[in-house]
Amino acid sequence: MTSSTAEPAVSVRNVYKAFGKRPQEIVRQVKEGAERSDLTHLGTAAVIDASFDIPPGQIYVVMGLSGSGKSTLIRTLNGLQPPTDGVVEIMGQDITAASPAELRAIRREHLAMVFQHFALLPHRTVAQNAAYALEVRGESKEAQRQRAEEALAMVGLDGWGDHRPDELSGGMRQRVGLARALAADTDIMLMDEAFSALDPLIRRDMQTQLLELQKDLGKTIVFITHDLNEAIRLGDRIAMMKDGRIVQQGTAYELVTQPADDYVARFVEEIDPASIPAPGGAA
Ligand SMILES: Nc1ncnc2c1ncn2[C@@H]1O[C@H](COP(=O)(O)OP(=O)(O)OP(=O)(O)O)[C@@H](O)[C@H]1O
Repeated sequence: MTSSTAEPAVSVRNVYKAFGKRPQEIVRQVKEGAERSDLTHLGTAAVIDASFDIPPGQIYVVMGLSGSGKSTLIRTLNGLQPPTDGVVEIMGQDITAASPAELRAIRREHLAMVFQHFALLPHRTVAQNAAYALEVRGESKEAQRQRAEEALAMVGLDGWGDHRPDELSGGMRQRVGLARALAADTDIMLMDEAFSALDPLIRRDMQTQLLELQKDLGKTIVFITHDLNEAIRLGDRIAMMKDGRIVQQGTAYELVTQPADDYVARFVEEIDPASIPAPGGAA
């Protein structure tokens, strides 16, 4: 486990993201105490005052119901949707102040994304899909092939490199999505509902595989889910979102034993604290 005193891999400071014609005005009014529900005539306050640091090597899970702001929050981390207000730092670099060229470089070097619906290119082989980030970087065909094969082996898909995505099951396609992120060899992986489209047993296998890989690779992972059991299984820390706000963040044990409010308490009421690793204790 990486020391929590290390410089954060991801640092999010008072981030707001609003949609609509006048996003700045929405943020201004929210800061003055307006309720999100009173501002719908102006647009949507999708993320409100999010702050957290993720030390290198940790899995940080963002969880919450549909519409709570999870996807918007993760998109502020890779600059796909820049925050309306606040600062995001990736490996110490402020992406909110970066030029488009700097942002592209930060993304290329540090960030890989795994999506719910795989986002594979159908006319390319599995190996070409896995190597996509390396192709974009202009690496040699040989380097692409080698890294793709290594990454496919890591996710249990050795020998599948020459197949097309439509010859694979859903679980296998998601492994290709994961291999593509691993081949990119970035410090940080952003995973948006990455396992949510999979059948329960395959989903559990993927969680196990991710935890196994994580032991060796020590990536920093931001993992979005609406599934509490997945959050508990994967997260070193969990942020619970509601209506755009992070209402609590902590270890699974903290959320279950010391819920910050009734909302979190209701969310976690089915979970037996004895089933969760206590801080410093065994699983
Ligand atoms: N591009 C957009 N334009 C306008 N409103 C948006 C946009 N993207 C998201 N929203 C709104 O922001 C709020 C948060 O959406 P977001 O997709 O981040 O939530 P979520 O927790 O990821 O939900 P889900 O699990 O359904 O994906 C919602 O009210 C949504 O309608």
